[in-house]
Amino acid sequence: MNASRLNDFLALSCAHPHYLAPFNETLPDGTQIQVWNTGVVCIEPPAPANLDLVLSCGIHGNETAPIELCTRLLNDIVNGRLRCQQRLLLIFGNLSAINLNVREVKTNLNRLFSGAHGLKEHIKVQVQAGRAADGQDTESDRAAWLEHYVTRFYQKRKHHNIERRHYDLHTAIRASQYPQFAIYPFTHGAPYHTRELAFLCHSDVNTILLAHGPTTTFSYFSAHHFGAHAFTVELGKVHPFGENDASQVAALEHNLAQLLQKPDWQPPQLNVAHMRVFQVCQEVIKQSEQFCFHFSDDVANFSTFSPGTLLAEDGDWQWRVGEKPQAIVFPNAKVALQQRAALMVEVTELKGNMLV
Ligand SMILES: O=C(O)CCC(=O)N[C@@H](CCC(=O)O)C(=O)O
Ligand SMILES: [Zn+2]
Repeated sequence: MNASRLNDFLALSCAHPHYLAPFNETLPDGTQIQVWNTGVVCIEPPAPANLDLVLSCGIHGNETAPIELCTRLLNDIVNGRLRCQQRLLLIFGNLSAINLNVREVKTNLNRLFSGAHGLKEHIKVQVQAGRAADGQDTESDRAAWLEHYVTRFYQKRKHHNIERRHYDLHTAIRASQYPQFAIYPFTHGAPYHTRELAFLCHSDVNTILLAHGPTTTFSYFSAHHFGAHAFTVELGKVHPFGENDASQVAALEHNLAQLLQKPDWQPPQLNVAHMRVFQVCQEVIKQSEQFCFHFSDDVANFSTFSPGTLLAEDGDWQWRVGEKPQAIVFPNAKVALQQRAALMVEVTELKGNMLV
C-alpha cells in the first residue's frame, strides 16, 4: 500500500489525464478505496448502508468550485476525518480540460451521454470488456468510459432497498439571479421526489429547473438508465482555482458529509414556500454562425423578459417570449452549431406532481 498516492488524487489524475492504472488502498477501518482510472475513485465501506451515491465534478474543466469541494470530501475520507458509511463513486470528469483550464477541449462532454458519444468500435470493445485503456483522449471516449463506470457502480447492488443518487456539480458561465440552482432531468411523467428537493433546499440550492425532455447530459443518463435521483447542480459562477468562496457551498458540503457518514440522517421537511421552481419551455438551438442574442453579455441567468420580447435570432429563426413572462438561462452564443445556446424558462409550481 502506498497511502501517499491518494493524498492528492486530483494532482495524480491531472498528471495522467488519459489513463491511470487501477489501484486499491484500504483505510484502517477496512474501507476500500479503489481507483478505477484517472479521476474515478470508488469508496466502499466494509458494511455499506443503503445509498449508492455518484458525485461528479469537472465535467467542464474550468468549473473549479465543485472540483475543490469534491477534493475536500475525498481528502476527509482518505484522512479518516469523514467515516464514509455509503458506497460512493467520485468522478473528476474532464482531466484534459481541467489541465488547460477550459470548459471543453474538443466538444462539450455534457452533451455526449446516453450513447451520444457515438462510441467507436475499438473503444466499444474495451468498454464492454471493462478493460481500461489509454484511449481516453477525447471527450467522446471519456463519456463512454464514464457511462461504463457509473454502470459498474450501480449494477453492483440491485436490491429494491438500495437508493441511487447522482449529483453532477457544475458552475455557470454567467452570474445568476439565484446563484445556486439544480436542473431536474426530465422524469417522463414520474413524480418529483420530495425528499430529494428537501435535500437540495436545505443545501441552499432552492431554485429548481424542470427539464422538458430527454437530454444527453450526465445527470439524465443516471436518472433514466438507473432510476437514480440525479441532478445537475449549479454552484455559483465560474472562477479560477483558489478564487472560490467555500462558504457559498458550505451547506451542500456539510449535507453531503451527513449523507455519507450518518445513514439515518434526513434533511428537514420540505417547505415548498422556500423553493422557486421554473419549467423549461424551449431550448434555443444555434443553427448558424449568424446566431445572436438581443440582450447584453452581462445579463444574468434567470433575468426575466416581457411577453413578445425578441431574445435571439439566427437567419430566419427568431426566439420570442410567449404570452407569459419568461426568463433566460445559460445563454451562450459561442456554442457549436446545433447545440443548445440557451433555455427559455417560466415560473411554475410542483403541486400535484410530487412523491411524498
Ligand atoms: O453557464 C452555462 O452556460 C453552462 C453551465 C453548465 O455547464 N450547465 C450544464 C447544465 C446541464 C443540464 O442541463 O442538466 C451544461 O450546460 O452542461
Ligand atoms: Zn458545467
